[in-house]
Amino acid sequence: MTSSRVLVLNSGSSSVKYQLLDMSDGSRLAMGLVERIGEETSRLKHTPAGGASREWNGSIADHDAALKAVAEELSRDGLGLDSPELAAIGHRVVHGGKHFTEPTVIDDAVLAEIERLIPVAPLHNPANLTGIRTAQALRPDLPQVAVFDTAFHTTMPESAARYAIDVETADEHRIRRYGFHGTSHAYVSRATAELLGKSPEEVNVIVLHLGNGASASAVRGGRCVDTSMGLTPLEGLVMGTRSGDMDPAVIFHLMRVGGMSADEIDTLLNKKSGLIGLCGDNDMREIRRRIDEGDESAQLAFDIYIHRLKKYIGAYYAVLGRVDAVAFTAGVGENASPVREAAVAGLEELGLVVDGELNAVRSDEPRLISPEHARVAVAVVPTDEELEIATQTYALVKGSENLT
Ligand SMILES: Nc1ncnc2c1ncn2[C@@H]1O[C@H](COP(=O)(O)OP(=O)(O)O)[C@@H](O)[C@H]1O
Ligand SMILES: CC(=O)OP(=O)(O)O
Ligand SMILES: [Mg+2]
Repeated sequence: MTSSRVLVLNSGSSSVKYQLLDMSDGSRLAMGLVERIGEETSRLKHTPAGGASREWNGSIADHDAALKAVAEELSRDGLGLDSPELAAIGHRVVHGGKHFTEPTVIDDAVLAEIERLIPVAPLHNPANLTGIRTAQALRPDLPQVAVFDTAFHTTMPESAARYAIDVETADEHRIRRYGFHGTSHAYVSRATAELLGKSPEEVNVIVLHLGNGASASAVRGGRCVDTSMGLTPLEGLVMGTRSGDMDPAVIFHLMRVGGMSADEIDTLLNKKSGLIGLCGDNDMREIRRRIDEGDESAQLAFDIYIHRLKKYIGAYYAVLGRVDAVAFTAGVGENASPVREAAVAGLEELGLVVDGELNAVRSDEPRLISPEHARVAVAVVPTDEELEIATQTYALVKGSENLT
């Protein structure tokens, strides 16, 4: 039997998203999500292809338990991890540093490097590691592949990747801008070119990945030339719980005058800032609902979010010189039409216009929301990090099989 299935695990700080795909035809056999891992009540939602979703609420202490629960759900549909049809398991790994520019088969040295990078991705890399180790224990014979969030951004020129700090200090501590969500930026920039009927080499695209974590990228002819996240996923846009850009002196001030420790400030900026810090909610649906009721702090949080987003659109327009498309993606970008409308409002001089009717359409398909003949295409392009990870994983595993 030829094995053509790939299981993809996207382990976040408190969640695991997963998909089982058959790469012979790209079909999805099952997908699901474990949320609120480590909290009192966690939730597992599993959806087999063509079947009804099953939901389970209970305590799931950590990512190890989460993955075992996922394996059990898959077994109930006859899709267990013991299946000989499984060719590989693909893992999203958030921080790959400068070293990993391609998807990589995981061995002990790769695991050690992912572990070494924990200080610069404390919310993500530990969860990724647990996912990998549990998967290895369940199927030690299978290739496990790491697909790095940072890989797509390794093409950034030094002028964009370096901070303007003392070079020796930066080099000693490997301080540079790595960028994240690269799998999504790669997938969406390619899909945007396709939507325009062009090849990726022909187009310049600004991708706005607006999920709970959010980042922008400038993609020239298929290669990333700048992105908004930096050494860690804290820099850049206003996010659900992260501050994004800020004068770094705020940190010294909080230490010296506020008496806060480095760990406390880390938690403040990563988990208690952004939209949740500004108005108490990090879900854009809830923020829009409150704005409709006249809530002023929700309105201010929205305005700050949009102001930052607009600055990045302008900045990346300048970086690229010519822009063919601006693509909105991820939870907020795909669903929140008021965010898309507000982000490009007033940018007509740059050729950026959103058509109200097109913007209001709800769909899972890539689509244009700019009027016909607009100078710059504005698009909504749903991301599919799991499909992209599966595609890269399968190509790597089958490629190396053909060599042997
Ligand atoms: N219908 C919607 N309208 C507005 N915002 C939405 C909608 N659905 C999801 N979102 C936003 O998307 C966010 C989650 O995005 P997602 O890309 O799944 O994030 P992550 O991968 O970081 O968990 C939610 O926090 C919420 O703000
Ligand atoms: C890197 C990052 O911010 O990821 P996420 O949006 O999944 O938190
Ligand atoms: Mg995400």
